[in-house]
Amino acid sequence: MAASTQKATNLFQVYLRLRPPQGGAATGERFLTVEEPDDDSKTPKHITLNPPNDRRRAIEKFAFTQVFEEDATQLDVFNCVGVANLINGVLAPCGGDGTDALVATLGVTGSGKSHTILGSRSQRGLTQLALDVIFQSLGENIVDCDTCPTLEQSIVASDPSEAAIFSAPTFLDSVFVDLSASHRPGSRAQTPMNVGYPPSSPQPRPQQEVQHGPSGRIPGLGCETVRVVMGKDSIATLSPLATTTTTDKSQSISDNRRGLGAAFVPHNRQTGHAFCGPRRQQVQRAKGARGRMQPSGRATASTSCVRLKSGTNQAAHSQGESIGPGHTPSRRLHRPSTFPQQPDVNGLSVSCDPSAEYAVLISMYEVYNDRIFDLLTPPTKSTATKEYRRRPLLFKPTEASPDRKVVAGLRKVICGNLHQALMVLEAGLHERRVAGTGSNSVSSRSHGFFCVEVKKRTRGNRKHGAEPSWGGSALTIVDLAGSERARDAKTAGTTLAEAGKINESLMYLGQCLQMQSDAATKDKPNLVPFRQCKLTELLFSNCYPSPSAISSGRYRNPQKAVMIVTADPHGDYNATSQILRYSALAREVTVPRIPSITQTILAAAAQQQQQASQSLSSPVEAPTQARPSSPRGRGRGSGSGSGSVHYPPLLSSPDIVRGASSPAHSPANTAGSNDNSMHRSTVEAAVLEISRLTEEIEYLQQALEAERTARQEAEARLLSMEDRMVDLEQAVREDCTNEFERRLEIEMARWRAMMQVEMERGEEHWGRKIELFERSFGGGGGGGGVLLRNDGNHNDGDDYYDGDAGGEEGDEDKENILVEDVHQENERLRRENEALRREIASMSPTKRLPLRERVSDAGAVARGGKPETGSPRHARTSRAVGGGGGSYDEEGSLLDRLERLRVNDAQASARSSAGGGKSRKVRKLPGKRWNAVGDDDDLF
Ligand SMILES: Nc1ncnc2c1ncn2[C@@H]1O[C@H](COP(=O)(O)OP(=O)(O)OP(=O)(O)O)[C@@H](O)[C@H]1O
Repeated sequence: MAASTQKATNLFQVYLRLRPPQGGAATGERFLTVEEPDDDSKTPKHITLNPPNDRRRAIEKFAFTQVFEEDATQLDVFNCVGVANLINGVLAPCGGDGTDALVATLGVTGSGKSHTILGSRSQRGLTQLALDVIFQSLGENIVDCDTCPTLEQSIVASDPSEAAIFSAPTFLDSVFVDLSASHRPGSRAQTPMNVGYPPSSPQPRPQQEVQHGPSGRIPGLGCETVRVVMGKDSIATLSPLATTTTTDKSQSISDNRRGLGAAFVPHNRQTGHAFCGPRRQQVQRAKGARGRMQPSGRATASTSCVRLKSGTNQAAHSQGESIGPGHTPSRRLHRPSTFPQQPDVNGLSVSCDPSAEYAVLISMYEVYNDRIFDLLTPPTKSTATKEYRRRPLLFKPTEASPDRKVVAGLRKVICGNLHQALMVLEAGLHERRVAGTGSNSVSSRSHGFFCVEVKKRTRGNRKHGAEPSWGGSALTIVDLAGSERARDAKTAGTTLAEAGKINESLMYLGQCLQMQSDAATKDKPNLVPFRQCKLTELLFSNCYPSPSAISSGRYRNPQKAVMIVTADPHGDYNATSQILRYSALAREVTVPRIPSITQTILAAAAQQQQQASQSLSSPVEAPTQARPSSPRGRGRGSGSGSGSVHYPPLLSSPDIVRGASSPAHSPANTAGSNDNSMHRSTVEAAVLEISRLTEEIEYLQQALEAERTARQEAEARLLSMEDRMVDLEQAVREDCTNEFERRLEIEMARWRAMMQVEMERGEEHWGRKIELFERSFGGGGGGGGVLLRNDGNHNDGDDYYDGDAGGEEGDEDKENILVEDVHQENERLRRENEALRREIASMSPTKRLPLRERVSDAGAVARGGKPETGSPRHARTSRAVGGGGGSYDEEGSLLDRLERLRVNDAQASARSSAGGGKSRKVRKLPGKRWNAVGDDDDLF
């Protein structure tokens, strides 16, 4: 089991770091021992895992590249892991684009991953140390936006990841509120508390002490205010004094916040750690929104945002990218003014390419519920749900990077010095998801990626004035979320669903790591199934050259990767052993063989019989028994690992039997003592059977427990799927609503246009009608005037035109005039009729023709036709024609006119009755005049 021989073949070098007990006093039993180094290197590489209180479990031995014991410092880890070597590969001092590097931590929740990567109040983590070394090493070769105005533009042009690129001052000004802005010149934030800058990096301008204004800052206390999110939306600003009544619980929550600044530092009672950088928190256990601040010994100006979320908001927040209405409406954070300075890496620098100039770009993202979210891009407010949401990003090959997958659409910040880089890290950490669980009060709920891209181009190689393009490599530092058991972490709801996703992705990661160690030991092809989830894709994709890169000849060095496994030797044995099993470079299992109790009893009985028979035949002591075998033990042992398996000597059970039975057999024993011996052995067998059954029960209980955990994990996965479905449904609904609104808008516009056209048509139609009407009545009136009748008020007695009169009134007057005309005509005709009647009456009634016939005959004669001959009608007509033809003709025309008038009159009365609904002023014909003609009068 040599870890060193596998170094060359592994995709990841795997280190183990043991966490010291919290508060110096261990709570549980220690189950992990570090083996003494067996070679000259003097660095331990092996550990042994002893199952606590369980003799049935295998003793396992694991090999790592190196083991860091509890007393190892951050600097020890930094140096021994070889981060400087990785940086060397990234900077590529000998030319070329360099080699990508990746450092990740893996472990059970609360085992110290974030501590290793991000550090604590007093100690910097690997990220800060790596940044420090990078900026020191680049020295004068670094260019930033101040020294090179075209830098941003040239980087945008050569960046293959469709990124949004910002200069650090622009980005930081958009994220941080600088309370002392009035005191500083220009836009660049410089704070006095940043000490210990490397000589090469620009020193911040000293800044005056911030005045304590109404914002709640108290002189001497060293902190501003704490923004506390209570319930859903409320953001309360607490003064430091108001917070001193906080309970221990909320204290421990705020204490355990980790970060980079150290000015305002709620400090951890147990570890002395403090978290100065604001980090988004979901602390489901926190009922009240309280926080306590303690004055820091060294700091004067810094702030922090403590967000204590209620369960409701947490649930909303944790739906993938949805951030709840009260969440991060504004990203204006307070600038931390100081960062931890220890351990000091001054003087530790690696060489860089002197013929090249470098630019450093920082980006940060997290993998949450198997989706990638940018940590430097603020969430945007959804128009439909009014919630702040973040857009998931894709990990894909882009047009400019067909040979290599990149996270597309990230926000990247060009940093010119260490301070800017730390501030960007601070801003990104604020967005990272954390929550309080039963295992860790500040547990990471996502896998955090911190990416330092070192862009590189040759100096002075400007062909025809064109700038040379940027190449380079990246150092990615990953803080993985920890695996956790729902029972220990006491998670529920969304946090449980998150845990399900975390465990699932870690399971895939475990499979990948297992494959690499299998491949190293068994000469199998190194096929790592890394496409199963986003996490493994991000971690492993760059370990291999892509097929398109090989075919195009654009070969990049595969990345160098380091995995630091963290473990608490006093923590959860099951969870720790599981992680060690798949992450270790090699493993050796020693299976303790427990004989089956039944076999033991049978063997004991057989032995007793043998001894009894031997005692009868020979006084010689019985030989030692054969080693029993256990199918269950064998099955468990052989199935548990890939390392060599050792079978230790038998454990105590047979010895008990042997010890109990051995002194009983001597030739001198009597038959009674034989009986006693048999009786005793039966009792012993019974005792052993009981113990076997007890063990069986224990075993079943454990199996049940395992099943229960598996069920909880499955439920958690289900919940997370449900969350995802809700998300998807929400998105689909949103899309549908938008589409519906869009279409509705179009339909409304069309309808309005049609309506307009119809109205115009209607107006035109009526206009034409009115015109016709006016023309028909207005005659010589001109100008649309209405002919009005002299109503007696006009002395001249003439008709007159009123050019302004119009509308209904005018129409009614016209009608009245018509009716009056008709009436007068009627009168006149009546008179003539009377005269005719009298004339007819003077004639013989027998010769009288009906009036109509006479008229028609007369009409026919007038038209040159012949009236019917032989008929009395004809005779009368002839007589009339012969007698007084002129008057007959006249009478016919009069009757014709009378007929027409009758029809017109009927039409007029029909019109007037049709318009009866409208209150028209219609002058009625005087009834008397019509009544004057009797009904029975034979007019026609
Ligand atoms: N080497 C160490 N020295 C001192 N304290 C440590 C060390 N490792 C971890 N701790 C402390 O243990 C606690 C938990 O550590 P940390 O938050 O880093 O765990 P984690 O593995 O990141 O958990 P999670 O996966 O839930 O995020 C913290 O208070 C941290 O300060």
